[in-house]
Amino acid sequence: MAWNQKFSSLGKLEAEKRKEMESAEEAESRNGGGIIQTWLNRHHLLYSKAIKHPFILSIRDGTIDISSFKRWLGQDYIFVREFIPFVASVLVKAWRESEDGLDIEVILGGMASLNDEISWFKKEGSKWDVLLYGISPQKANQDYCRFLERLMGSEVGYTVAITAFWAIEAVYQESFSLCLQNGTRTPAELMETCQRWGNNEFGQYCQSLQKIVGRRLEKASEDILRKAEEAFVCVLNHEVGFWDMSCGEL
Ligand SMILES: Cc1ncc(CN)c(N)n1
Repeated sequence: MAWNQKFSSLGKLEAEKRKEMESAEEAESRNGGGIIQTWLNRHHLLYSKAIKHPFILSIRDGTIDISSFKRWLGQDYIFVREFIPFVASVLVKAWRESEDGLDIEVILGGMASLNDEISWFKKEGSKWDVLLYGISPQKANQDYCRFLERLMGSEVGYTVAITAFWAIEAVYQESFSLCLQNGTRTPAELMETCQRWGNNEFGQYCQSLQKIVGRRLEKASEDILRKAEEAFVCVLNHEVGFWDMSCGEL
């Protein structure tokens, strides 16, 4: 092999290696410097229980019991109404504690889409004959809403609150996007529901939230890291409880 050929193939190898390293670094920073990845590894069983719950899998394979879907719809409307003040409290915490103005923009975008979400629930409620007013929150929903209320307290800092916020959104995004994959048998009349949280734009928004969380975790003390991880695990447990409740398991 000619000297200059050898040199150029070595250069190529070097460039490929650098490219690989860069994309690994990129992936890591997308995951928040590895802390989130560590949590995902540590709690992967619970995480996949929340993402691949039988409720979601039954939408995906077309065997969903419509009474479970209707129960979910009514209960989730109640949840989202409680979720709005929680997101507002995260926004206030970002305003007080974050130096990064982009955080506010991302959270504000999320609030704006919640306005849309409420209108969607009303439309969907009338499509499925689900009366959204006058239904009582079931136990799992009450517990979840109480958890949100605790997170709204002034003693809970921004890092812990935004971690919970990201996890709540990410579980829905990952779950519903499973129902949109090729080869699934999601019923046509449930496609809009799955699109709402499973679409790419919502995915990008969850990525933005994850980046914020990653940045905050990298700078957090041991105590905050522990509390944020606790909040992450609590969200996963509440999400599993919420799906169970939707399936009629009280
Ligand atoms: C229970 C629950 N978790 C998450 C989401 C998504 N905002 C929701 N609507 N409901």
